[in-house]
Formats: sequence, C-alpha cells, structure tokens
Amino acid sequence: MRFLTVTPNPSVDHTVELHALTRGEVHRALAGSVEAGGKGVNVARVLARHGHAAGAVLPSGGVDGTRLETLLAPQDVRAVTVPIAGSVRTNTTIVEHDGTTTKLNEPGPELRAADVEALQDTVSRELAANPDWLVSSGSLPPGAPADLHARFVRAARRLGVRSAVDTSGAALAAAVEAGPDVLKPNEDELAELLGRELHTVGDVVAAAAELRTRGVGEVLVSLGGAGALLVGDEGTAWAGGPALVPLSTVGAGDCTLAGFLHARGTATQRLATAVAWGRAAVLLPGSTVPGPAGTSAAAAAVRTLDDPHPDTLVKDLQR
Ligand SMILES: Nc1ncnc2c1ncn2[C@@H]1O[C@H](COP(=O)(O)OP(=O)(O)O)[C@@H](O)[C@H]1O
Ligand SMILES: O=P(O)(O)OC[C@H]1O[C@](O)(COP(=O)(O)O)[C@@H](O)[C@@H]1O
Repeated sequence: MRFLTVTPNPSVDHTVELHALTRGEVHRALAGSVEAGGKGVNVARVLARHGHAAGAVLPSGGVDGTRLETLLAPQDVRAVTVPIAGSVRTNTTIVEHDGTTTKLNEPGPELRAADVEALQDTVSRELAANPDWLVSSGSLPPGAPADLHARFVRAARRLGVRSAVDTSGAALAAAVEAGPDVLKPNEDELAELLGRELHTVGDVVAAAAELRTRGVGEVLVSLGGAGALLVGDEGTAWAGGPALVPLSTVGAGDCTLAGFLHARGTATQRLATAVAWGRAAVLLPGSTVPGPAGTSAAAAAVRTLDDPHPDTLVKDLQR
C-alpha cells in the first residue's frame, strides 16, 4: 500500500536510560540514543519497514532539522520537507530499568502563516498522487491553527483518500469535526476530549460511540498495558496480551496505528495486528520501530475478545 503521513511538529527523539530517576539528583546514564521522531514520522518508519511505500511530510529547519533529516535518510521513508525558519524540537525520554517511561516533549518551533500555507500546499500536492491513506499525527507547534489536522482530513476526503488522525487536546477536538475514517486516541486523550473520566469498557465504548455519531469512522482506543479497544461498524472488540516489561513505550501508539492500517481482515483481526505492532514496539529501546520479525513474534501472544463486558474495568482487561 501507499501511505502519506504529515507531522506538523516532528522531533529529534533523545532517549536516556537510567537505573532509576530521582528528581534533583545528578544521574550517570546507562545509555543514550537519538532517533528521528514525531508521530507521523514513526508511522511512516514502521510501515516502510513492512514493505509499504511511505512518504512523510514534515516542516524542517535549523540544526536539528538537518539532524532529523540525516537520521531519517537511511530508513526507506520518502521525506518531503517544508523548510521553516525555526528549529525542529528535541523530545527527551527517560527510561528506567523497570520500564517506567517519562517523556519531556518540547513545544516545537513557531510556524509562521507562510509555513502553514506551504505545509498545506505540500500535503495537497502529495494527496493528488492518490495514496491509500493519509495519516495526520501529533501535537501542533505554536502558530499552527488548531484545525490543521482537520484541514488535512478534509483535503484528503475531497480527493477520495482515507484518513487517520492521532493527536491530542484542541487539535483532537477540531479533527473529530472533520470526521476522519480512523481516530487513535489513547485513554487519557479520549477522557480529556469528552471531559469525563473513563473507568470501564462501557465508559470507553460510549465515548467512542459519541465520536462516531459526530462523523468519525473507526475509533481505536489504545490503553497502554491493557491493550486496545476498537469501536466501529462491526461492533466492539478488545485485544491485548500478557504483561511485559517495556524497554521504551515511545512510538508504541504510532506503531499501533500503523499496524491497524497495514492489516487486512475483520475488525478484530485488524485490531489484533495493531496491538501486536504496539507490543513489539515497547520491546525495543527508544523510538526504534519493529520490523516484520518483531511484529509477527508479538502477534503470537495477542488475545482478542469480541463484545467485552461493559462493566469490566479497563485496568482489569488483561486478567
Ligand atoms: N506497558 C505496556 N505493556 C504492554 N503493552 C503496552 C504497554 N504500553 C503500551 N503497550 C502497547 O502499545 C500500545 C500503545 O500504547 P499506548 O500507551 O496506549 O499509546 P500512546 O503511546 O499513543 O499513548 C498499547 O495498545 C499496547 O498494545
Ligand atoms: O507531537 P507530540 O504529541 O508532542 O508527540 C511527539 C512524540 O511522540 C512520539 O511520536 C511517540 O508517540 P507515541 O509514544 O504516542 O507512539 C515521539 O516520537 C515524539 O517525540
């Protein structure tokens, strides 16, 4: 398949491994690594590793823009960069030996009106080549309009291209109104969007159903260690697997969405693939994305359930 991703706020991802983090202390890190990051960038990276044609549109500028492009160059992703005056951000992740992952995401460079216009023009030009999917992902940097993902979804629809969105906050609220074919919030993002806590399967399903009445196609809600729930035309399904100790959860959500779009079959089968790709990602350090060997090994451990009981607590889904 052919995928186009757009990441308005890409990043250089810096991961630092520590035994344990103590605020206010000097730490001697066990290891450190740097990778190309940002949600759409990661989606493109993992899809490319699975043999798909993946283009990634991203604004790039400054020393860290050059660094990001250099890191991305060997990864079979067709990078389509939009030059900007500001410098690409660095996001730092601290991973402790028990798998606890702490993320420090910078706001990103200011996008000027001309940058936003250039980004939109680039996406429109790329959509004209008729990819199978547009994936519009991640936070929006300062200066970007809150409805930027929504604009990309509408541009895709005008050209008959299916769209998937993974974002948060005001950008997520605006994207919902554009009715993407697939939305991938995590549990916290969904709760924030709806302005209420989500404790049970029924809470999550009702929240997802509400988004569907507003025009969203399938809602794929990732639940961290508790797997993921899918709500769509074929009903509700859950997939997850035995507890594991993550090496780094950075990029797991991106791999989950990518696996979902890669997969064929019933809704439950596509969900199972999504969860396998997410689980494979957490077993790799930093923002490293899994290849086919990792995702198929992870698939063997995935369990699925159609119509999980609405009273089940999300945190108990695995038991
Ligand atoms: N601690 C964990 N144990 C097992 N699987 C995990 C863990 N954290 C994440 N995953 C897998 O990665 C997927 C995405 O993780 P999640 O944290 O929900 O996404 P996001 O990174 O978007 O917040 C989950 O659905 C799950 O399959
Ligand atoms: O755009 P945001 O929300 O700040 O997130 C950016 C960060 O998210 C990532 O794309 C990882 O995302 P997930 O862990 O949700 O899959 C990192 O590569 C990047 O540093």
